Formats: sequence, C-alpha cells, structure tokens
Amino acid sequence: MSQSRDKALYQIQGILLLCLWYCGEHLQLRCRLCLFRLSLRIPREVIRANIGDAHAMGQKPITFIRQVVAICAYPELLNSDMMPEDAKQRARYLLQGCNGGSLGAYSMSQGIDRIRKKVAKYIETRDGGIPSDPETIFLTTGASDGIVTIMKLLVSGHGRCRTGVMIPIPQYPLYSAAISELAAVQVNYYLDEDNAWALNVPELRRSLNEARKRCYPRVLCVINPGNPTGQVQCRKCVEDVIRFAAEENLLLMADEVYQDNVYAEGCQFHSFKKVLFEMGPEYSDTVELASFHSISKGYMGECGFRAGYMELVNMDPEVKAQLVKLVSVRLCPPVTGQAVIDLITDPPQPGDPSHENFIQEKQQVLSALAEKAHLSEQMFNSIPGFQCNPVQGAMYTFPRIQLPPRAVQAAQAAGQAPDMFYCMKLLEEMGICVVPGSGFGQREGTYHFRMTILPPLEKLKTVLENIKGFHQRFIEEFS
Ligand SMILES: Cc1ncc(COP(=O)(O)O)c(C=O)c1O
Repeated sequence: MSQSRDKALYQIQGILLLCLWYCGEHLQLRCRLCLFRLSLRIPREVIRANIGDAHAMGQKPITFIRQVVAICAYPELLNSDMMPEDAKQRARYLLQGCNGGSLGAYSMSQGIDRIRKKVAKYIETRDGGIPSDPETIFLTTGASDGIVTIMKLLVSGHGRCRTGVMIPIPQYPLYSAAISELAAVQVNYYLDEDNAWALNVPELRRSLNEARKRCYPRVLCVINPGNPTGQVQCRKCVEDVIRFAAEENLLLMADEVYQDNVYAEGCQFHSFKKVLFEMGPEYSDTVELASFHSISKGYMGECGFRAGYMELVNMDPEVKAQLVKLVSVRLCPPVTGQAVIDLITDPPQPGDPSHENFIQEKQQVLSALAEKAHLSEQMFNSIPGFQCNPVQGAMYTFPRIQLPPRAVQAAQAAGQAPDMFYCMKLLEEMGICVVPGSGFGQREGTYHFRMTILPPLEKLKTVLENIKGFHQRFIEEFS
C-alpha cells in the first residue's frame, strides 16, 4: 500500500515537479521529464515610478537639513561633537522661535514669525529685490494644504453663479479632486502638446467663454514647471497669463513647487510674483495672486515633513482675516516641517562649516535629475509609437503612446480606459508602476502615461529598456 503510494507520488513528482528559477523578469517553470517549459513574466519588485516621492526612490536627505531637525527634536545633541557648529546655531535659533522652546508645541496658525520673515527675504532675493511682506506669507502643511485652503476661501454660489476654477489639462489631480470636494466647477483649458505643452491665451479665452455659460469663473490655476507635463513657461507666457487674468478679473493661483527643478538649457523659472511686479503698478496693484512652494520637491524632496508656504498678493484685508480664521481651525502646520522651510529659504552661506557639503549635495541631486530627465526623453523618443516632449523641468516624463485599435477594444471589454489597460499590463508584467494619462486628463483619443525620473540612474536605464521591450510585445500582441 505504502509502496504503491510512494510510486504514485514519484510519478506525480516526475511529471509535475518543475524546476523553478528566476531569469530577469521571467519565472521559468520546466518539467524534468518532458522538457515542457512554461515562462511566466512575474516581476521581482515593483518600481514605484508613479509618484514624485524622491526619498522613496532612494534619494539621500540633505545632511544639514537632517542635522538641524535632529538637534531641534532632541536638543541634547547640542552637546554632541557630531554636529557642526552652524547646525547647532540654527537649531538654537529655531527653538527660540518655538513656543516653550520645543518643536513639540503648536505654533501660530500662520506659521512661526521668524520663519515667515525668512521666507519673505528668500522671495525678495529670488525675485531680484521685489519686496515681500511676511504678513502675506502663510506656512502650510505642504502646497496641497495651501491650494485647497485658498480654493475653500474662494468657492461660493449656486447654479450658474457657482465659482469656476480654470485648470490646465493635463493637470495635477489635487486640483480636480479639490474642485470636486468643494462642489466648484472645473473649467478645463488644454495645454498645447504639439508646442511642448505651451499655455496659450486663445485657449484660455475659449475655455473661459464656454465656462461663463455654466458658472462664474473666478480662479485661474497655473502649474509652472508643469506636472505631469514638465514644461517651463517662458517669461512672455507668464506675462500673457497675467494680462489675461487682469482683463478677466481672475485670481491667479501659481503652483511653483518645482521652481528649483529646471533642467533644460535656455529655460529659466520666472515666478509669477516677479513678472507681475515688473509689469508695473497697473498689474502689481490689482491682480490677485496666490503662489505656492513646498519642501516636497526641489533638491530636498522632504515630502514626509509636510510643509510649504504661500504668498498672497493684493488680497483684500477682510478676505485675509477670513483666511487667518480658516487656518486657525487647524491650529498650525507641522512645526518640524516649518523648520525645514527655514533651512531651504536660508541655507548655509559661504564660510559656514556646512556650506561646501550642502552645495555639493544639492548640486548632485539636481544634476542627476537633469541627466535622468534628458535620458528618459531620449529613450522614449527612440521607441516607435512613443512621442515625448522635452522634460524641461519638474520630475516627470509624460510620453504619448499610440495604442492599436485591438488594444483599445480589449481595454473597453475589460472596462478600463485604454491607457489604464496599458499601465496595468506594464505593472503586472514588468513591475513598473506608472500613472495613466487619463488620471490627469488628456485630449480625447490620445493616450499617455506619467513616469517619474526619480529612480536611481542605473535602475532608470533598466526601467526604460524594460518599457521598450514591453511596448514591442504589447504592440505585437494587439496588432
Ligand atoms: C504640481 C504640484 N502641486 C502640489 C503638490 C503637492 O505638494 P505637497 O507635498 O507640498 O503637498 C505636488 C506634489 O506632487 C505637485 O506636483
């Protein structure tokens, strides 16, 4: 009995026991006896190229930032020889600005006074001396918080009087989500893909005129440098947008979280605040502007600390009073994050012990990002059926992909948007996680995906090669 059971088991083993091994992205199954071979594509790891989270992709923190934060969180480190003198000095300065001398206490709702002063000084320097008033600065729990708060302040009315918010398409989904949460009206204006995602005033006008039939457009949002589109607006474009906002009495929301992330030669970041003031009092005294910055992006990528700031220009004092009330309800932005804002707006200066290392680390991150931006664009443009605009700034590529009609049909049968179908297959087969263009909005009949340029260089090269191979197989399968 037991002999025949063993025999049966052996036979089953002989037939079914398969050799398993990983080979690149393949899981190979091979039968010992009949040499049958089954090849499954099972990714070994998931590459999270879907979200602009630099540290999650292995970017090292900037030493000075972490030293100061560490000392602030644990002031015993003021006695440590491990910490440089300028980090200790800064920590003392920051702790003096905290209630009870502790990072663990609530701060003023608008943000710690001395940090808001630093932000104002930083903006002045960035904008060639154009004054910035600390009273117009609000520290926030990331740019997201600032953007949603300003929208909350502005949205009102019912039916055709409901506030309309103009947003670019493709957009960063925070905008559509906030508009929907606040039951405002989303007013789309399309960026010009054939012109490196330029923002054109005729398109703004078309969008505004159509929207006026169904709502009261009051806000114009601009993302510069663009997410997901990676364009950096030229100065003339910024001027045109300001003129348009002035003519149409729109409040401008300038999302400038990628202001440090500009890679393309000949491209330069022009802040809306600076251009507004350089256009003269006709504009600088009238156009309402809220601009946003964050510690999540740039060279520091400190997303987890959750902090940013907004600067408000030409805001009515009564509206500002309402804003102060609104932010007070949530007590204050994280104080640790506020400390990081202090450090990025007032980094170590030449002669300070940490200066050299700070500059070196900052440059390393920015030049690696520039190299990866260029590489991604080149690689995508070498794939037949891909078309990728220059990645002038920010942290993403947004290639357009041609999908065969049979793939579109298969997606419809699966109840998915065609680019979602493509991205899901890319994830399942290659372990590469990217975001379908339909998540950001795109012109009808076009398909895209957004991929970050954040994976380390060698990994990024492999990812790009793998996408190339995947795309070829995908096209073969659905042609
Ligand atoms: C254009 C844009 N605005 C705002 C944010 C939100 O930034 P924060 O982390 O500061 O909330 C992001 C984050 O990716 C972004 O890309």
